[in-house]
Amino acid sequence: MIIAVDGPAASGKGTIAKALARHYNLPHLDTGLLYRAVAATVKRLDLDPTREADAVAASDFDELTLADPVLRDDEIGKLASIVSAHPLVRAALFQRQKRFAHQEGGAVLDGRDIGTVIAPGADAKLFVRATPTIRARRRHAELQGRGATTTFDQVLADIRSRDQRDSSRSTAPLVPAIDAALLDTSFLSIEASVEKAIALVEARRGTRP
Ligand SMILES: Nc1ncnc2c1ncn2[C@@H]1O[C@H](COP(=O)(O)OP(=O)(O)OP(=O)(O)O)[C@@H](O)[C@H]1O
Ligand SMILES: Nc1ccn([C@@H]2O[C@H](COP(=O)(O)O)[C@@H](O)[C@H]2O)c(=O)n1
Repeated sequence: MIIAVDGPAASGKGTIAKALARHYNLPHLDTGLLYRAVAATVKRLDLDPTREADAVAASDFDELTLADPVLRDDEIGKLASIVSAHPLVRAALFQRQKRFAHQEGGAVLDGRDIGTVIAPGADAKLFVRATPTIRARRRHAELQGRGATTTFDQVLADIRSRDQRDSSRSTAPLVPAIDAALLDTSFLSIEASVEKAIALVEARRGTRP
């Protein structure tokens, strides 16, 4: 079974995708990490994230980069949303994600374009969302827990600009797949969100031949 989980920054899609992977005993891929690895490589090599050729060169990143905690930094998230708008960067990462999705037994992937581009034939598709303020509150608490000094207003501004950039790019924009089930986590606890996600996956599975 392939499960596609998409949604904007800090909507809770990663938390839900990991829980679904545990529940169904499937491998999980956080595809945002791939774009973050490109971004971190651009930064490390002092390349220009707005130049497609520079970002493509960084798409051939060292695999060890994926385990670097720096990928979780806010600045890298911002850079990731710049490099991910280049069509050739998306093309460079496409096969890897496609292969992961279509491995024997299936997989859970979370990102922005899983249900629309990477696995349009997924057995279940969820589009997770929450209001920008609630997402910023959650991300701000997470960053504070890691010792970051970013203010709530900075986090909210970053979330709004990432939403805008991710939704308006010409290639693989952040939009719900036409057959995705919408899951708004704004007023749900993590446990309630996961419970709802499992129920939605079960309902989608049940409707497939
Ligand atoms: N329903 C919820 N209630 C409260 N906090 C939540 C909920 N879901 C997720 N969180 C918290 O919000 C933060 C963001 O969640 P998560 O990392 O799953 O989002 P994401 O959409 O994968 O983010 P990103 O796009 O940046 O990878 C985390 O600290 C997580 O623990
Ligand atoms: N399938 C994807 C996943 C991510 N992106 C871009 O990467 C940025 C960081 O992603 P996180 O999920 O780790 O926040 C994100 O803002 C997107 O620009 C993407 O384009 N497609």
